[in-house]
Amino acid sequence: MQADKRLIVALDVNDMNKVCEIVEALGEWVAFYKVGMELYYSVGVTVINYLKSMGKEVFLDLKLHDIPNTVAHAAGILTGLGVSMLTLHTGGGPAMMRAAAMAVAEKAAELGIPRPKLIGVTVLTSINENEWTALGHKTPVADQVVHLAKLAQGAGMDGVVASPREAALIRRACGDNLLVVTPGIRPVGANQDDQNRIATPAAALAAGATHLVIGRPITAAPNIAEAARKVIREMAESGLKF
Ligand SMILES: O=C(O)c1cc(=O)[nH]c(=O)n1[C@@H]1O[C@H](COP(=O)(O)O)[C@@H](O)[C@H]1O
Repeated sequence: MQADKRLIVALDVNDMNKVCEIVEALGEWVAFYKVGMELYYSVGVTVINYLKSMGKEVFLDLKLHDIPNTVAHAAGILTGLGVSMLTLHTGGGPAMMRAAAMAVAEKAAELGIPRPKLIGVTVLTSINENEWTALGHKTPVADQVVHLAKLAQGAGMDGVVASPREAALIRRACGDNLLVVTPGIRPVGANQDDQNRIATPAAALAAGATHLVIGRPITAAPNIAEAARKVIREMAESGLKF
């Protein structure tokens, strides 16, 4: 059985024992893991090296957001870790994104390693329309997500993070070459938790997502392996491949 690399399991835990428990339970079914702030700030590069030693791909999600110079240097350093994907906030602006893209390309060339894909976070999937309005925005969330996706594409990002609710709009606006990474995935019957703009795995793929990021519906399930298998079956049955 070959793992479906469109599935990225988010390891939102804070110690290596829990990481090993999840990765061992999922075995060959999952080949791509996301390391976010909680885990990276807890154990650092240890987890990256562990996942690579297990033959897994790593999405390092530290959501860089600062002035261009700072983000470019940070992105260059993270490139040296040999991960497949890195995130930054599109809200940092086009100059920040362009500087990061250049730094990543230069560092990868210098080290002779593949360039990690740079993924721009648009509007967090936890934000609903009420919160969005409270933040002072006048246009609907979806319009802003599409606007940021176009900006990210123009600034050299390989993809964007958005909710599955906006995936189809992004596809229409940005074409087929942009990666559309969607968290906010909730299989039927799963807890919504703190996510607001959500959809099922099949609906996200049908809307044009290239990757599904799923954490708690799998990692907090009573049977982690069974929860993952259910998602993988749903993905396979959707039959769509971007
Ligand atoms: O960048 C992300 O990965 C991200 C962006 C976003 O808008 N929403 C979002 O949930 N995420 C991440 O995706 C994961 C979702 O986890 P669950 O809600 O447990 O499935 C978490 O690790 C979040 O940090």
